[in-house]
Amino acid sequence: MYELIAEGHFDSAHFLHGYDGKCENLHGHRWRVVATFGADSLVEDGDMRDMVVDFSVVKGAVAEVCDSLDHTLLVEEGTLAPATVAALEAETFSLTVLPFRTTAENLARHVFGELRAMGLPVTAVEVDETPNNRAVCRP
Ligand SMILES: Nc1nc2c(c(=O)[nH]1)N=C([C@H](O)[C@H](O)COP(=O)(O)OP(=O)(O)OP(=O)(O)O)CN2
Ligand SMILES: [Zn+2]
Repeated sequence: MYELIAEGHFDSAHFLHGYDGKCENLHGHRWRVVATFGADSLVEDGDMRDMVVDFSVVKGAVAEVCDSLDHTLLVEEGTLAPATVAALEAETFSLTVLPFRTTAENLARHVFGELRAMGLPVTAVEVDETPNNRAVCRP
């Protein structure tokens, strides 16, 4: 078994709707994303001979998913009043509305799904909310 590991990050804001504590308030994180890609064997010929996949491909894919979330307000769908969303957008703030609560667990699952949808052999995605708080999603 071979594994490649690619890392990225995004700096965004969020809040946990219905959370009993300070995380219900708007706050920010620098989320760190570490994605693992696996294969039982290496490519046999061509320009990717003896690779799982080119590092530049997995690095670029992780960066693409992180960039889609970077410097936006991550909002769980339905947790802000439509008038609030409209007001924020009128101020030209970028919102990313997601169909899930924006926990590290769900963000890890989201990134995993995006990488798999790109056809990459992703086996795990780790999302760190802080240097001490980490969630890992595996299929
Ligand atoms: N299992 C999970 N628990 C929590 C999540 C999560 O995604 N998964 N998220 C949060 C909040 O987003 C919060 O920002 C994290 O807060 P906290 O654990 O308090 O982290 P801090 O680094 O801010 O802690 P300090 O000790 O205050 O520095 C909560 N839980
Ligand atoms: Zn948080």
